[in-house]
Amino acid sequence: MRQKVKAYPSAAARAGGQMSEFTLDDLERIVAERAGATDGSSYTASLVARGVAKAAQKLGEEAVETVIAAVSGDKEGVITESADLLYHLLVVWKISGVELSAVLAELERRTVQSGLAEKAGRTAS
Ligand SMILES: N=c1c2ncn([C@@H]3O[C@H](COP(=O)(O)OP(=O)(O)OP(=O)(O)O)[C@@H](O)[C@H]3O)c2ncn1[C@@H]1O[C@H](COP(=O)(O)O)[C@@H](O)[C@H]1O
Repeated sequence: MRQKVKAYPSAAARAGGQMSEFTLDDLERIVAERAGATDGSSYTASLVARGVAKAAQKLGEEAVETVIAAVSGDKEGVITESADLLYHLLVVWKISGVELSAVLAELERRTVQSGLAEKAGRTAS
């Protein structure tokens, strides 16, 4: 979990209804670039070097921290823990050879029906 720096405005306040131009494509590119760093300056490279089990463990921890923040009604925490969660998810994808475009294609494929319709079809078969 990242330390929260109280001198700065909260993530929710910083967002302030404005759209960020930063995308998951940008983060995927950064993770790919940093994964190969060999000078000891990159957390991403150190996580990739420790392998998928460690990266997946970190992903699980960040998921639990996001859940705790949500259940606690901590909006600031949901934002910061979700950022940790998405970053670690992209590191797991990188190690696993999965690209954001493949996940988006799967999400797009699912837009043809509602989640409830998909669930009903699954339980009927
Ligand atoms: N978005 C992130 C990001 N979110 C979280 N983290 C790091 O994830 C780590 C998780 O911290 P924890 O306290 O949970 O774990 P820890 O005890 O420090 O580490 P472990 O020994 O458990 O692995 C911290 O070091 C955070 O800084 C991130 N590290 C990197 N990025 C992005 O990746 C870019 C490249 O970073 P480097 O690879 O470090 O250059 C950065 O500029 C950011 O854009």
